[in-house]
Amino acid sequence: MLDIVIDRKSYPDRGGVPHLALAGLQLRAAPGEFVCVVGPSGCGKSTLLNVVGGLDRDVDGRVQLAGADSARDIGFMFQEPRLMPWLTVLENVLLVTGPSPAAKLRARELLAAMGLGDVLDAFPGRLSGGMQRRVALARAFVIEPKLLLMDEPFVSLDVPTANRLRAMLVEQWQRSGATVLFVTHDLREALALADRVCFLSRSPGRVVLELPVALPRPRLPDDAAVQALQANLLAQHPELLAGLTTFPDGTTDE
Ligand SMILES: Nc1ncnc2c1ncn2[C@@H]1O[C@H](COP(=O)(O)OP(=O)(O)OP(=O)(O)O)[C@@H](O)[C@H]1O
Repeated sequence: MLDIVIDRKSYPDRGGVPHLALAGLQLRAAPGEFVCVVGPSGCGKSTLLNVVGGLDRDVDGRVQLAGADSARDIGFMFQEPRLMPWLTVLENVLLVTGPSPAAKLRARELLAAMGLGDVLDAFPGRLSGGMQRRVALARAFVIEPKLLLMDEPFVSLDVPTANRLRAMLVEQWQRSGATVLFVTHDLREALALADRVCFLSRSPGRVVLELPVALPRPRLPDDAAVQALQANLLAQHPELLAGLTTFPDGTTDE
């Protein structure tokens, strides 16, 4: 069980007044649950992931991940793939495990499952943006994380590439049994991926609505069932529209 309680998370401000980014936020996730966190720009989504991942400890609150021994049980994937340009694809993945034979075997299997078996020795600069994200996805799963934190990892990809990556993510997540906390401002992406969607309020962020998503998988953001769920949700909670990407052409109301 992942149990997050953030009473207050503020940043120092140049004018001397602290900026309150998160306040009164409570969020729980069951083992193996896929939770998407949705909210408008600036509501504190990245801040939340940084706190949960232990990258930011300057916070009033607590994060408990039952059964986790250390930060090594937590995998990350960010908006940028963050690959080391001087390391090969395989070396980038092994960076987080060390070069043991077992790790090498697992890295090769993961990269092959992601269609990268032919480019193990290539450098990231030779790969497309979508391929680089696949390397980052393999690197996130290679440690066999108990918790995977994902910060808009498929943003600014074309639709087929993003959908392929989402399918790979779901496949690896189902195999791994990891709990996933996935941040996005794209509501249809959240509805396509999640077991449960948590909506954050505008700054300071806290969870204002939780929605279980019972649609069968595989799902795509353009599926009629996903679009119908989105339309239904927005009809009931029009305030959620503000600041989210909700339209098929990717526009927002901002
Ligand atoms: N290091 C920092 N110092 C000061 N303020 C910060 C810092 N990082 C974030 N903030 C502020 O805290 C608030 C939350 O930021 P955060 O990046 O967590 O939001 P977000 O929901 O992830 O936004 P986006 O969707 O645009 O990525 C914003 O108002 C931001 O300006």
